Formats: sequence, structure tokens, C-alpha cells
Amino acid sequence: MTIIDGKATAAKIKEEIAQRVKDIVAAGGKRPHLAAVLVGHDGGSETYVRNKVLACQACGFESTLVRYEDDITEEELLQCVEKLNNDKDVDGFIVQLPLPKHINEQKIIEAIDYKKDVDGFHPINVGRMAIGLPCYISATPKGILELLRRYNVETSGKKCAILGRSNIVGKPMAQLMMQKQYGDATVVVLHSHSQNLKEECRQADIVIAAIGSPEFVTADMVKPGAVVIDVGTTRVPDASRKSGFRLSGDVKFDEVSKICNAITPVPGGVGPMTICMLMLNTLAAGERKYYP
Ligand SMILES: NC(=O)C1=CN([C@@H]2O[C@H](COP(=O)(O)OP(=O)(O)OC[C@H]3O[C@@H](n4cnc5c(N)ncnc54)[C@H](OP(=O)(O)O)[C@@H]3O)[C@@H](O)[C@H]2O)C=CC1
Ligand SMILES: Nc1nc(=O)c2c([nH]1)NC[C@@H]1CN(c3ccc(C(=O)N[C@@H](CCC(=O)O)C(=O)O)cc3)C=[N+]21
Ligand SMILES: [Mg+2]
Repeated sequence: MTIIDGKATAAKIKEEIAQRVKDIVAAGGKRPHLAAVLVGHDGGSETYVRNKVLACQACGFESTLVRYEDDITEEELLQCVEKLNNDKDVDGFIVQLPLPKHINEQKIIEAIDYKKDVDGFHPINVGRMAIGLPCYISATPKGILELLRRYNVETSGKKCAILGRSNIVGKPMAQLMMQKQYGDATVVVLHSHSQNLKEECRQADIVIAAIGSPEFVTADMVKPGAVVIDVGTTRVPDASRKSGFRLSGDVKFDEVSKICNAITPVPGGVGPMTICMLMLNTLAAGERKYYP
């Protein structure tokens, strides 16, 4: 049984990125610059954005954090996006989700210049991804593919069950897993209205859980020898911790790890790879890799 170490893999890739940035700077080029917009004070969002700023430092990127209180109007946020779109020094930026209820998330995403959309959430990037054209690919699915590749997990022709169909994880994951040049797998997508979820899951060679429901995937839902990827990161109250909570994945790790062939832990699995792929997308933005 292999525990897929996302933290170590991400650290290695960040070193590769840092070396590349050194070379760029030595050749007289500009450091990639990532900006992040954070609205409000959600604990999880604060952590992720802090990790993104730290990762920028590790990679030798410039980073800018733009913060707003959660009473910011949609109009003001759109102006912020417009400013970042026009800022020649910023290569790529993200607007941390979720946004407060009074703000239309889709409207904000569509306002982002797709050439700077390092999250890969803009419809142009989503569409290009779906037909296999060069583009920014959503960091979480991209990081999962990279983990599978680096751990020599065969995906071609395998049956892959994806739990969850969100725009940021489940849907792009399914798209990529299905495509010939990425996963080349046979994909089934399961969600809250799926019938026979357990049975479908148990037939899969690769299970990717992204539902946000702690320990939902139990051993009886997993085929012995399968590869299990746990995307879930839910904060669960835990009085024995200094922070008052612990991070729980969507997989019951203790029992599933006894029967599977490989599994990602939470924390230390998919999360660090997500941040790392955002860095890779920002490097690509700085190099104008996908768009002139
Ligand atoms: N590690 C990382 O890098 C990242 C982790 N995450 C984590 O991954 C999890 C999912 O995130 P996200 O995709 O944004 O979540 P969303 O809440 O946007 O989507 C959840 C999806 O799971 C489905 N679902 C929820 N409960 C069940 C259930 N009991 N049975 C079957 N399907 C269910 C929903 O179905 P329906 O469509 O029918 O409502 C929906 O499609 C969260 O824990 C989040 O924190 C997210 C992004 C990155
Ligand atoms: N515009 C936007 N882009 C995103 O990519 C985005 C987003 N909004 N909103 C929320 C989700 C969630 N997400 C995570 C990133 C890192 C970890 C991560 O680093 N997790 C660490 C633990 C971190 C901790 O200690 O809490 C780990 O799993 O080891 C988790 C989750 C990105 N998301
Ligand atoms: Mg909203």
C-alpha cells in the first residue's frame, strides 16, 4: 500500500519552478507575479490564501494580496478585477471562492481576463480544456493528474469514479480523466442524486472523492487494490486540538487504506498539489505559454 505524498511531491515541483525562475531572472526576465483577492475572513480561505503567498515566496514569485471586507459590493469587486486585468505587472490572479451571497460568483469569474485566469475557471479556459486546446487547467484536477503520473498509476482504459460535480473539482476532473491526452479512462460521475453510488464506486479502479462530506467513502465502497484520491477538506470541530478543529477528508482513511493499493492523505495529499499547480499556472502566465 502506497501513501501518495502530495506534500513532498509539491515541494519537489516548487524547487523545479524556483530554478526556472532563477534562470528567467538571470536572463533578464521578470519574476512571475500572482495576485490573490480575498473577501471576508473565512478561516479556510485565509489558510489557503496564506499558503498561496508562502508558495509564491518559495518559487521566487512576486505576490500581491488584495483584501476586502465581506460588505464589498459586486460593483466594487468588478472594479478590482478590472484593475488587475489592466495591471501590466500582474501576470495572473485569482479571486478566492466562495464569495458572499450578495455577489454573483459567475459574473466575477467571467469578468477576469482569461489570459490571467490562472485558476482556469473562466468559460474560455473551461471550454478550451474540454476540447483539448492549450489553456490554464484548474489546479486541483491538474494536481491530481500530476500525482497519478508521478506515482505511475495507469489511468488509460481504467474505470474511474468521481464523486462530486462542482465546477472547480468534479466536472473538470471528469473532463480530464476522460480525455485521451490526459486520463484516457472510462469515467462515471456520482453526485447527490446518483442511484447505486456504492456499487458504482466499488467497480472503479480509481476513486476520486470531492464532495465535502467527512469520511463518506468507506471500505465497503472501494474495490480491493483500487487507487483512492481524497480531495475533501472539511474542518471538523475537535476539542483536543489547539485550533479547535481538525481537517477531515471525504474518505475513511483508516479502513480504506487497509484494502486499497494507494491513497492520498488529508492533510498532505491533494491540497499542497493544488497550491503547487497554481504556481505552475502562474509560471505559464509569466511566460505567456498559452496566450500571447
Ligand atoms: N484539496 C483541495 O485542493 C481542494 C479541496 N476542496 C474540498 O473538496 C470538497 C468538495 O469541494 P467542491 O467541489 O468545491 O464542493 P461543492 O460543495 O461545490 O460540491 C460538492 C459536490 O458533491 C456532491 N455531494 C455532496 N454530498 C454528497 C453525497 N453525500 N453523496 C453524493 N454526492 C454528494 C454534490 O452533489 P450535487 O451536485 O447534487 O449538489 C456536489 O456535486 C470540499 O471538502 C472542499 O473543501 C475543494 C477544492 C480544492
Ligand atoms: N478561486 C479559488 N481557487 C481555488 O483553488 C480554491 C478556492 N477558490 N476556494 C477554495 C478551494 C479549496 N482549495 C484548497 C487549496 C489548498 C488546500 C491545502 O493546502 N490543504 C492542506 C491543508 C491546509 C490546512 O491546514 O487547512 C492539505 O490538504 O494538506 C486545501 C484546499 C482551493 N480552492
Ligand atoms: Mg455567492
